[in-house]
Amino acid sequence: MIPVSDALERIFALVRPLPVETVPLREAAGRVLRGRVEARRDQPPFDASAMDGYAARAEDVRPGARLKVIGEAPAGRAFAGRVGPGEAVRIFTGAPLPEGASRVVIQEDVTREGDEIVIGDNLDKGFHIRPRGGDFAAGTAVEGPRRLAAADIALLAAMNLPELPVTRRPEVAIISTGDELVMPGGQPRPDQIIASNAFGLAALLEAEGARARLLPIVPDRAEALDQAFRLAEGADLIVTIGGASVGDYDLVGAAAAEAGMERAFYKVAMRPGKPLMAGRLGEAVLIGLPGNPVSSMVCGHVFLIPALRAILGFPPAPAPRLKAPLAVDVPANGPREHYMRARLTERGLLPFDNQDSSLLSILAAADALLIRPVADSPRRAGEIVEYLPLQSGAR
Ligand SMILES: Nc1nc2c(c(=O)[nH]1)N[C@H]1C(S)=C(S)[C@@H](COP(=O)(O)OP(=O)(O)OC[C@H]3O[C@@H](n4cnc5c(N)ncnc54)[C@H](O)[C@@H]3O)O[C@H]1N2
Ligand code: MOO
Repeated sequence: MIPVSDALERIFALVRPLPVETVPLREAAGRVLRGRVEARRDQPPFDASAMDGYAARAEDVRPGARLKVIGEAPAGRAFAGRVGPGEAVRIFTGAPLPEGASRVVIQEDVTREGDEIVIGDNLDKGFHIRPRGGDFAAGTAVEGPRRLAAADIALLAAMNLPELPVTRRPEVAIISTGDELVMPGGQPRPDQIIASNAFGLAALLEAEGARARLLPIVPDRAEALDQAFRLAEGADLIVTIGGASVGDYDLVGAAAAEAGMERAFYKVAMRPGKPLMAGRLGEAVLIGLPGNPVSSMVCGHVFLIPALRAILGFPPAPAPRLKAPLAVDVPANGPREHYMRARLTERGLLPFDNQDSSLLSILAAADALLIRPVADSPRRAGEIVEYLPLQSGAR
């Protein structure tokens, strides 16, 4: 058994970031920007009015002043002339400030009389001009690696960048193993169960930007596994589920070795998730997860997501941990790092009493994995501990 941190390092050593491809802006949301892109123009590209009103020379704007309206500047149609002394231009939000003007008076502060305006007594102090380049200047860079959120897409669109360099989407092949498994919606015999892990893992990985391919369930026979590895060809990451432990039908390690995998490690000092293994199989990283449903999902959070992020081009890093107080006393921990399903309550992290690694109902009710370090001493309520946040349907 090796520590979780060692296992993660060895997985990172197997990873090669995927190449970059160019995609249209409309398809770039959620993708990982790579390299550096630069704004093609200033934004705003001119000094712009921030309000509907009148543009004039600042020195002419005094309570009671009477100015002659010499033209109009709607957004998208600049006023061609120049604003001289005693003059104003009717202007609208987003329009270029006419030459000569240095202030915009909002229309609420003037009285219009034919082709003249009279400035009111209670003038607001604002000049209401957005300076050219005030948002960003031409050449302003956005640097990857960066996962493109909606706000990034809006910014890059404003920078006039119709295409973006992003990491090619990682392909993940997920192989469920076990004679006892039947796909959801299938007809399980009384001695069978529904294959759930691949679906949870696919959801986890796809939320992080992968494309997951669920291969047909593999029965507990070496030839069948070998065939599955061949079906997985082309994937950047191959994830097997189950058959990782020491039972007579736990064949994944041997079959992967037979298929040519160089194993980087087997067995990690963690709970749940001990019989984890990893290696390289051809062009792919192969990670073999334990079959227990919660073990496979916890390994998904602790190993698969960080591995996927490294494949996407982010610097290798463990899943970010947060800190919170314990809501209750907890006993000493044993020789494996324990990831305990917990709820984040007002008093702090409250681990569930039953931590059996088969209980998906408790995983779905949890919004955190409380992390107990190897050989940690007993901890009292109120002590600060680390946890991994989980997505919870309740929020
Ligand atoms: N004698 C020992 N027995 C076990 C040990 C051990 O050290 N010595 N380790 C235990 C631990 S810890 C774990 S974790 C499991 C891991 O076992 P496997 O990876 O070999 O998984 P399976 O035996 O194939 O399955 C375990 C359990 O999970 C169910 N399963 C499997 N795949 C799926 C799936 N895709 N969807 C839903 N459920 C799945 C399977 O039916 C079993 O109930 O080994 C312990 N045993
Ligand atoms: O390592 Mo197992 O996942 O504890 O149940």
